[in-house]
Amino acid sequence: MNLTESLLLALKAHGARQIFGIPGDFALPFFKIIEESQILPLYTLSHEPGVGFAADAAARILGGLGVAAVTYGAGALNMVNPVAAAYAEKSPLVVLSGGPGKNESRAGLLLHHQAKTLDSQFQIFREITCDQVRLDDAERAPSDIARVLANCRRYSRPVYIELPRDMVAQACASVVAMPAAAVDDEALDACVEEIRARLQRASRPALMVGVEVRRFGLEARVAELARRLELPVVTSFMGRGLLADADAPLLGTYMGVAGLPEVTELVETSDGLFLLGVIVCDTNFGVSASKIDLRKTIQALDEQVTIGYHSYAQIPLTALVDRLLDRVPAASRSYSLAAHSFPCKMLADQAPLTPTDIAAAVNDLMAEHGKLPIASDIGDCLFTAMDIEHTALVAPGYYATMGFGVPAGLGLQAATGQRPLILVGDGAFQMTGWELGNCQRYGWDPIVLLFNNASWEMLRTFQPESRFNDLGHWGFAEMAAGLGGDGQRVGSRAALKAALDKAVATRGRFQLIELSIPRGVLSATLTRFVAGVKKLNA
Ligand SMILES: Cc1ncc(Cc2csc(CCOP(=O)(O)OP(=O)(O)O)c2C)c(N)n1
Ligand SMILES: [Mg+2]
Repeated sequence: MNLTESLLLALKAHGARQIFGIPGDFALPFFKIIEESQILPLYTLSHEPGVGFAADAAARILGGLGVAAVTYGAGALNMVNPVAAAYAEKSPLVVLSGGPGKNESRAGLLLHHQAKTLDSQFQIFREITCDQVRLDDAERAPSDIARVLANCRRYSRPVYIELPRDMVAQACASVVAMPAAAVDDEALDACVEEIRARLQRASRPALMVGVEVRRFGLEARVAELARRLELPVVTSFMGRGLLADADAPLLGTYMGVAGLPEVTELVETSDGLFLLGVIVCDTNFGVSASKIDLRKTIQALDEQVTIGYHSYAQIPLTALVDRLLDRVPAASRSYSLAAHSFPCKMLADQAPLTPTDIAAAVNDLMAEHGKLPIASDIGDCLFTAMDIEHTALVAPGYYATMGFGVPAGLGLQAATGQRPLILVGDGAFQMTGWELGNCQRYGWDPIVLLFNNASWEMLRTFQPESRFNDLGHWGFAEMAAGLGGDGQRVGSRAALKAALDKAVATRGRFQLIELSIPRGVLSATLTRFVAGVKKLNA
């Protein structure tokens, strides 16, 4: 077996199910082995940001590893933003980069794709990954790979693996996975008992779930725990979509002044707020009407549990949830909450479109045809998603990079085989929407809702006087055919209903529905968000 095959088998054993990539001369040898070994399917896309976002989404939706393979320099450095997004949002993404061979630098010439030194790329990725390795020693490679992949899964953060092109075909032993890190049983018990005591003492306990619950595959167990503890559950903004298919007492998504009043009230008045796998960031908490005193909460994140003024270290979320389930008796009665009623039964008339109409039309579609997993870009399309029924959702809700939506939808369909719904604004579509041109080769057929307000509207809401937010009108619907799909521009609710019915009925080709939204017409959530932020900053 050669080093690349050993690496591919190890990636598969650690949860990778496919590779997204774009080759280059530093990567051709290992792309050849990827393609010929068929250990993992390879999907090539058109631009490295799309490769990174697709691989990230595949990791998020399956809870496995995402793999992005690129060439050295121009390729890898083109992907820094998606890897940074994966780091910030705790997505287990493996970056595989080709690299120069041992003797290439000895010729005394600067190499093409070299930025500063030959090691610069490695140093750049050190900043946005939790572990890194250059596989320049076939003896050491199996243990290096085992360590890096174990850390990728353990910390749910990206890792960087550089393959010098003169190493990829070297003979190499297979990788033996590292054992899971030990957990101090007594500390775990003490932590669990303290959490239970805190929740029992609280008069208004509540559970907020965040991205780590998905990253470690804990949704069903967390739903069971919430039922046993009779805890109302909310998701963080980033955690939207969590527990959508679990039988959980789910109240909604916390968004402070921008969210549902009953959710905001529960979270901000709770005297026993349990944050499980929640990233404590501004998009999750920055819009709190009343500052949540995080010192009075229970926070479990990044293998640390903080209760009041003290912390327990090395308590992995999985161990914590499992021990809580061991200690909390099964529920003697069923516990559920009245489900929130989302907009639905859209009136299919000639009224112009609003984001709330779009959410209602999607809810009607899912009620009739079943839930669709959603990949969303940022912008008002993501705020609109807050009015769509709970369903699996991947979106950069914290790092907030544009360009995620379309590639993420492709990654989602490649990973699950399910047809996704993609929500994307016109500005973000201009960045990576062209990746739809790859659907035909792979049989992907997402339904793409393109929110066209001819504007960087999110920016305009905060700086309306700037004309640079005007994007003009691009004929997105007309472009779809050239990319191998079907496109339609709609401006009324009746046209939207007809377009969605046609899209659902058409398989095998992506369906792009360009939604003409009048200038300044915002989703209910974004309207509340803007008003709330302005009030908080007043
Ligand atoms: C990669 C990157 N570059 C710039 C920006 C900054 C930004 C945040 S929101 C926004 C406008 C988004 O326009 P779009 O039409 O997609 O959506 P909408 O606001 O609903 O009209 C920009 C430019 C970010 N976040 N990421
Ligand atoms: Mg826009």
